[in-house]
Amino acid sequence: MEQPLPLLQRREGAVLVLSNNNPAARNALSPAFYAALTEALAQAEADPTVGAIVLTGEGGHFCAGGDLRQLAKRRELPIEERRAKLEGLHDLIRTVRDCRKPVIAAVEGAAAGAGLSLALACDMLVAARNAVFSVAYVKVGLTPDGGATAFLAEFVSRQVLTELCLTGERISGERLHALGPVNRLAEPGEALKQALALAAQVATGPDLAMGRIKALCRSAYAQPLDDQLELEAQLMVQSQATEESREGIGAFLEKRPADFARLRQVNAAGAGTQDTTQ
Ligand SMILES: C/C=C/C(=O)SCCNC(=O)CCNC(=O)[C@H](O)C(C)(C)COP(=O)(O)OP(=O)(O)OC[C@H]1O[C@@H](n2cnc3c(N)ncnc32)[C@H](O)[C@@H]1OP(=O)(O)O
Repeated sequence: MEQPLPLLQRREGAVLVLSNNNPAARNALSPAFYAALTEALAQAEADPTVGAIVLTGEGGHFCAGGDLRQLAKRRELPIEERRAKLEGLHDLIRTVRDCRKPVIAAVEGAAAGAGLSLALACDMLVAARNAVFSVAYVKVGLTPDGGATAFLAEFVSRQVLTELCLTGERISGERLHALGPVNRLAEPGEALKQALALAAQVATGPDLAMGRIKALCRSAYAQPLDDQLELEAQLMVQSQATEESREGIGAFLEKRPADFARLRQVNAAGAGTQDTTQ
């Protein structure tokens, strides 16, 4: 019997929508999903017509984390093999975080365990008011992975981090929004629509500058001010010499909207889009 695709893909204008397709298990993760998402992000990075990516899940849930049926069998494996399988998830988390295009998570239903990590690895997060977020691992005798502790520590105190991890308590989209990382809180069933609207808003921006901006937003949480100032300086002087800034500044001075979409088309026609600044 033919296996269903682990990841569904469709375009909405300049926005690429990627949807985890394992709804019978609340979109629990699999190596096939890791491979498909990695491949889809690589293709999107190389395609100047993709302005933003929305990551979501089929069947009304984002992702229930690692597949517990598979994880139950892992105890039999040697530690090196268990480690190698985990690296598959961690490579995926790095790929999402390092993607040059903005990635927006659209969360309905559950985002638990590594599913929460995956949602928090994205650049922006749109959640339904009644979505269910949980660090989950403790409930099944495991410890957090996928960067869950690092991502949560970016916006909560050590005390709140510890409580969320030690209890595995389910918290709503509304509560997560109050804690900080939710860009848009949607009514139930509206998370994808709102994520698409946010994605469309950024998708027509300057492709190369946005990749550099993403790099800065990422490193802001990882390095001291002097190092961040140095990176800002390097990227700014590069940005000043681009067609994108010529168009952006020219448009401002001529009192017209900037046409970054045209530059994307030029790049798509083969003028080269590789940004070496990241
Ligand atoms: C390397 C990564 C490691 C980790 O991420 S470890 C942490 C793994 N994740 C979890 O521990 C979360 C487990 N799941 C849940 O807590 C709940 O589910 C949810 C909150 C996600 C959703 O709750 P509800 O809507 O009530 O659904 P339901 O009845 O519990 O599950 C529906 C079907 O989905 C399967 N399922 C859910 N999560 C997983 C999973 N993580 N791995 C494998 N299957 C899962 C169930 O078994 C069941 O299936 P059936 O209908 O056949 O009984």
